Amino acid sequence: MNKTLAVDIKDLQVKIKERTCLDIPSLEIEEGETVVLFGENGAGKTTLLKALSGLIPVKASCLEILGQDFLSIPQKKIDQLRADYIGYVFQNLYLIPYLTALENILLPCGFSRKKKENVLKSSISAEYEAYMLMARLKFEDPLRLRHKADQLSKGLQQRVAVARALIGGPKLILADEPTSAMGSYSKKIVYKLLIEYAKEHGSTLICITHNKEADRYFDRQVNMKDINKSAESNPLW
Ligand SMILES: Nc1ncnc2c1ncn2[C@@H]1O[C@H](COP(=O)(O)OP(=O)(O)OP(=O)(O)O)[C@@H](O)[C@H]1O
Repeated sequence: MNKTLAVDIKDLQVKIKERTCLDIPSLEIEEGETVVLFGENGAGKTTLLKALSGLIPVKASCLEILGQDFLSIPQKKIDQLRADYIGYVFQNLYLIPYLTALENILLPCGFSRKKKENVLKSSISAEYEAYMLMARLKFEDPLRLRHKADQLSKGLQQRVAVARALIGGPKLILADEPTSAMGSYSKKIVYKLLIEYAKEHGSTLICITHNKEADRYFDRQVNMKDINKSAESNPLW
C-alpha cells in the first residue's frame, strides 16, 4: 500500500543573510508518524520547522506539506493552511502576555473555523477542551488559567503553549524544544501528551529536543547532521 506523506521535501535550501543554513536533499515523514529531531546548536532545527510551516522563504524542487504543494500556492493560502491544520509550539512561545493563559490557548479557534469545528465535534465548548488539555498536562490549579500569561513561570507558559498548539486537532504538530524550562517529571508529562494526542488524532508530530531521554517515546529519531548537508560546513561547530 502507498504511504501517505505529511512532509515531502526534495532539494530544500534556506539561506539566511547570504549563508546557507539548510541544504536538505530529501526528507519524508509519513502521516501519523512521531519524529524527534535533534542536533547541535545552530544545526538548523528551528529553521526547518519554520520552512515546513511556510513561515520563511525557501528554494526547493519539492515542498509538499499535508499533500499541499507549498511551492505553487500563494502565501495567503499557506497562512490559512497553517492556521487550520498546523499546531506550533514556538521556541520563544509567542504567548500574548496581556491575555490570560486560557485566552492564549483559545486563540487558534479564533483564527480558524476548522479548528473550532473540530473542537466542538468532541467537546461541549472550546473552553472546556482547553481545561481538559491543561488537566492532561497536570496544570494543577485551573484558576491560574485566568492569570495573565506573563504572570506564569516559564515552565507553565510552556504548557500553555503546548495546549494552544494542540487545540483543534491539528494534522501536523510542530514542537520546538517544548520542555526546555521543565523538570524531568513535567517533561515526561508533556512528551506523553504530545504523543498520545498525535496518536488519538492521527496527527504527525515533529518535536525538537536536546533531551536524549525523549527519544524512546517517538517512532523515529532524525539527526540534523544526517539530513542537512550545510551542517558540515557550519562554522559554529
Ligand atoms: N534571524 C537570523 N539571523 C541570522 N542567522 C540566523 C537567523 N536565524 C537562524 N540563523 C542561523 O541559522 C543557523 C540555523 O539556526 P537554527 O536556529 O535553525 O538552529 P537550531 O538547530 O534550531 O539551533 P538551537 O538548538 O540553538 O535552537 C544558525 O547558524 C543560526 O545562526
